[in-house]
Amino acid sequence: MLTVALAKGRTVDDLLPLWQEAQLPLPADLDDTRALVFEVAWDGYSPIRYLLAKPADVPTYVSFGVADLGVVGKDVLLEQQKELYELLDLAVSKCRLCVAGLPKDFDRRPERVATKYPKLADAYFRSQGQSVEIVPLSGSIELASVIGLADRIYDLVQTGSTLKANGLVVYDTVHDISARLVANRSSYRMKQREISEVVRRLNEAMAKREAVRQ
Ligand SMILES: Nc1ncnc2c1ncn2[C@@H]1O[C@H](COP(=O)(O)OP(=O)(O)OP(=O)(O)O)[C@@H](O)[C@H]1O
Ligand SMILES: O=P(O)(O)OC[C@H]1O[C@H](OP(=O)(O)OP(=O)(O)O)[C@H](O)[C@@H]1O
Repeated sequence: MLTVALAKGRTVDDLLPLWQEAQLPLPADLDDTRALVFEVAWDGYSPIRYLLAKPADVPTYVSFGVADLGVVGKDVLLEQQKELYELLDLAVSKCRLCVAGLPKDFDRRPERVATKYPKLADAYFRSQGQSVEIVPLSGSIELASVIGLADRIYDLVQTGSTLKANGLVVYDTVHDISARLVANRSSYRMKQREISEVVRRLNEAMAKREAVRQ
């Protein structure tokens, strides 16, 4: 059995079309039930068991080895720094980790930074030689800036429409983000046949997408 932990929500929604194009087996009802574990047969290979987990928990399932593979955003991987192999950049769920704030605060020395990524935010401001107080929040980070809880936010930006709707602007772009395929280190050796087939098929599907784009 090959166990794959998928980050629920946006990541799995963006991933499924690519997974289908790669002709990797999927259950019919993955996105329309409340179930969290799905098993499917895979012709010529071990069956696949999919786990739907909270994004921030995917690296934990994979690093403990209860999942052999995981699909999760690079933002989560950078923040957690778990001992995993990153096998592929899947080029879906693309966005950027940015520092943002109100236009009027741009020239002020930063004091308080609201974020879902306290370690990354701390590392960024240290690298700028700035000592700030990090305010950890779990979502709707833009609110902290609008309401004056923080004079900077460190958060994901894709279209920029959430920033715009709240009167905020990007001050700096720190990391490009996308969903990644990760593997448990010992699974990578023990389940090499299945894992290299998953990687091969995903690479082929991504190459086809790239060819269509050009
Ligand atoms: N606006 C966006 N555009 C593209 N990708 C995004 C965007 N926001 C987040 N992502 C990516 O998708 C992943 C999951 O985002 P999502 O918003 O579903 O998770 P979440 O809010 O952390 O979930 P939860 O609060 O349920 O744990 C993020 O880790 C990031 O890699
Ligand atoms: O630039 P945009 O296209 O507007 O996307 C950016 C928004 O998307 C994410 O939030 P999400 O919708 O996941 O909600 P959350 O803040 O509750 O995590 C992110 O945290 C931003 O708020």
